[in-house]
This record gives sequence, C-alpha cells and structure tokens, in this order.
Amino acid sequence: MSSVFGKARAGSGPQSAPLEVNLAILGRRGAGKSALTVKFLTRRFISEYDPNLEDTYSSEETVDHQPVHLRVMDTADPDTPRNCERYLNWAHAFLVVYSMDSRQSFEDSSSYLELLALHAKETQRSSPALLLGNKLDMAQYRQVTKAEGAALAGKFGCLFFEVSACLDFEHVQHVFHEAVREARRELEKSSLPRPLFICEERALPHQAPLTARHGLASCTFNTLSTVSLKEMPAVAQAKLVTVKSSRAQSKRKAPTLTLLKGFKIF
Ligand SMILES: Nc1nc2c(ncn2[C@@H]2O[C@H](COP(=O)(O)OP(=O)(O)OP(=O)(O)O)[C@@H](O)[C@H]2O)c(=O)[nH]1
Repeated sequence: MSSVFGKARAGSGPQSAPLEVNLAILGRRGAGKSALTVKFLTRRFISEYDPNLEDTYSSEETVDHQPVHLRVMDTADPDTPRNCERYLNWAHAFLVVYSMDSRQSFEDSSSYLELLALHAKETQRSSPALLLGNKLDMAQYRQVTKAEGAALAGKFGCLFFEVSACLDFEHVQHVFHEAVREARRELEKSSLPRPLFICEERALPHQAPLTARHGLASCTFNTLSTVSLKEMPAVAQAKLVTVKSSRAQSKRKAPTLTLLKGFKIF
C-alpha cells in the first residue's frame, strides 16, 4: 500500500491532471532528512526513527493553485552515497540537507551538490537542488554560519534556507513547495518524458578524482550516450503500517500514534 498524506486537491477539476513531481532528500546521516520529511507530511516532529529506512511517500499538494502529486524519497545512504542512480535518475528536484551543528554534515552536503552537478553535466539534464541548513532551533550550537551556507548554495546556483524540523510547519512546507516550483520550472523547459531510466552503467572518465576527493567511490553514473532509455520502474511502495485516527487512538488510550514504520509520532 502506498502512503498518501496531505490535503484534498483544492481547485483540481476533473480535467486537471496533477503535476507529478519526484523529490529526493539527500544528506549525511543525522542531518534531519527524515524529521523534515515527516514534518512536511504530518506537521509533526519525530523523536524516534529507524536510520536505515529509505522510503518514498506521496502527498497530494496544491502549489500556486495547481494540484501536484508529490513523491518524496527520504534517502538513507550509508556513510558515503551508494547506488545513486536510484535517486539521480528518478528525482526532478533535490533537497540537500545538512545539520548546522555539524561541520561534517555541511562538508557532506557539498559533496552531494558536486555529485548532482556532475550528474547534470554528464546527462545534460539539470535537476534543481535546494540547500537546507537544518536544526535552526539549535543555532546556539552552530558550526556552520548562515553566510557559509549561502556561499555554498551560491557556488552551485541553488536556493538556500535555514530550517528546523522542530519549529513551524509553514516554513518547512514553504521549502518543499519551493522545490516543487523549481522542479516545475525545469519540467516546463524540458520536453523529455520523465522519469527515465538509462540502462547501461558506465563510470565517468573523470569520476575517479571526484570520488577520491569526496568519498563517492561507489557512485557510478548512467549516461545518455547509450541512448537506451526505459520507463523508470515503479516507485518503491511506502511503508504505511498503521494509521489510527485520533478517535480510535483515544478509544484505545494509546499514548502514541504509530504512523510510519519506524516512526513514533507524538
Ligand atoms: N533539535 C533538532 N533535532 C532534529 C531536527 N531534525 C532532526 N533532528 C534530530 O536529529 C536526529 C536525526 O534526525 P533524522 O531525521 O533521523 O536524520 P536523517 O538525516 O534522516 O538521518 P538518517 O536516517 O540516519 O539518514 C534525530 O534525533 C532527530 O530527532 C531539528 O530540526 N532540530
């Protein structure tokens, strides 16, 4: 069963098919990818989670009065990016997250942006990225200044936001909707049907120096030069385990609501 969150499609008539947007959330472990994803989907902050889960969730959104069927892949790379094709060839836009209280996670976000830039160059197909400095509520422990975040985003030509999965939902929602707008702009520019999956796997000629520098050794790219395109396989089903309404919950007097596998939502 696929999990679908979000509001009813306001303003969508029977004829208006929703825009389909795939969004991948990238970043070092602990940056807050899952917390931001769940905040966006449920308006809640999670405190327990399974760090090894990688799931794709769906939400019916309305962005600028347009219905959007948004799929969000909350990635879970191990210490270095692995099998990147699963999101590189799937997503229309990327949220690259770092935790502002971790210099290491900021450096990793730079590696992810380089990876995306390299992939865009090789495939001649750019997918917009937004850089997010998460845990703004922990700003007193910050190891990364806002100026550094903005400078990194500027270097890669992407939007930059400081956010918190703990604070207001509207700001997190705004960031996700900005990603939809960026993706929509890019989709409008492109006449290629998407998403596409490219069969043949080839390492890039200049991949070694980049991977050596950034620890991306396990990432290879598929390139358009093979001209062998297939429809992307179906998106992995999200793991919706139990959704109890607040009424059902109060009947059972359950202290917490189990919504997504691995998440306890309070
Ligand atoms: N204070 C604070 N804590 C946060 C915030 N976002 C996430 N956290 C906490 O940081 C830890 C890591 O958050 P996750 O959302 O699991 O991070 P992740 O990037 O998904 O990490 P992996 O699942 O390991 O890839 C958890 O304990 C969260 O509760 C935030 O905005 N503020």
